[in-house]
Amino acid sequence: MLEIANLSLLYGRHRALENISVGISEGETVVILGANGAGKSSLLKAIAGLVTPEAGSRVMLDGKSLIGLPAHDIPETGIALVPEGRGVFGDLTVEENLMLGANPRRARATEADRHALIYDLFPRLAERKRQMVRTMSGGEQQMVAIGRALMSNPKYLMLDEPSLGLAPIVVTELFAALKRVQQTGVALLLVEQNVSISLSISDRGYLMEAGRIVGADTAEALKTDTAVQQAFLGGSTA
Ligand SMILES: Nc1ncnc2c1ncn2[C@@H]1O[C@H](COP(=O)(O)OP(=O)(O)OP(=O)(O)O)[C@@H](O)[C@H]1O
Repeated sequence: MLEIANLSLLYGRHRALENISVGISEGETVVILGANGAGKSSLLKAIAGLVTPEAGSRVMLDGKSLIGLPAHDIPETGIALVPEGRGVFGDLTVEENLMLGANPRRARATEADRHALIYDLFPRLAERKRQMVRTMSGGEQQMVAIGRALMSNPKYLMLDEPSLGLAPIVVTELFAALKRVQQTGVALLLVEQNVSISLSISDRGYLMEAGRIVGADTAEALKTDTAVQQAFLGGSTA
């Protein structure tokens, strides 16, 4: 279980996160919904060790604290992040990008298996192993980013707005691929502005506003929640 408790974060004098408590069990899919600037990316960055939370904050994985671990040690614990904007290397091929995600201490023995699994999850990548990533579509690049994160054999995969900038049909395809990732037993912690599709693959969700958690419920309940409707879906029941 990944447990975040009383997590607070300051950027200078700006309080980006205040007393956040969020939990995610093995194999579960949880979405964090919130408007621009609510603090969603900051939450994922704090879990990934990319920013340092305030004293008293807790990030625990199976009872062990992750606070203070450098970002490069986090993948070894079983947590991987697909950052906003993907962070892929355009001048490298699909295969080379995947290799950069391999974590020697976590997955060396199974590197070939990981490649096989990822190409199985994303057949589009299998057809393009030697293609330069910058020549690929946005959706394909997102798949490379997810594949690279999966190379470290994570138990928890965090994704920061994977649908950003993608055409609706590509978003549908990407979420179908995420469903296949779920079926391999990986827990997903998803940050999204695309409310309908992210709730459709989630078990539960949290609502964030101005650095705080302002609501939490099952995905089923959130689909018809009036606050969610008003904040994200323009009041309609899309
Ligand atoms: N490095 C930084 N230095 C100072 N302020 C920052 C920094 N990163 C983020 N912030 C501020 O912290 C707040 C939360 O930002 P964050 O990116 O976590 O929000 P978000 O919900 O992910 O928004 P978005 O969807 O726009 O990425 C915002 O007010 C943002 O301007």
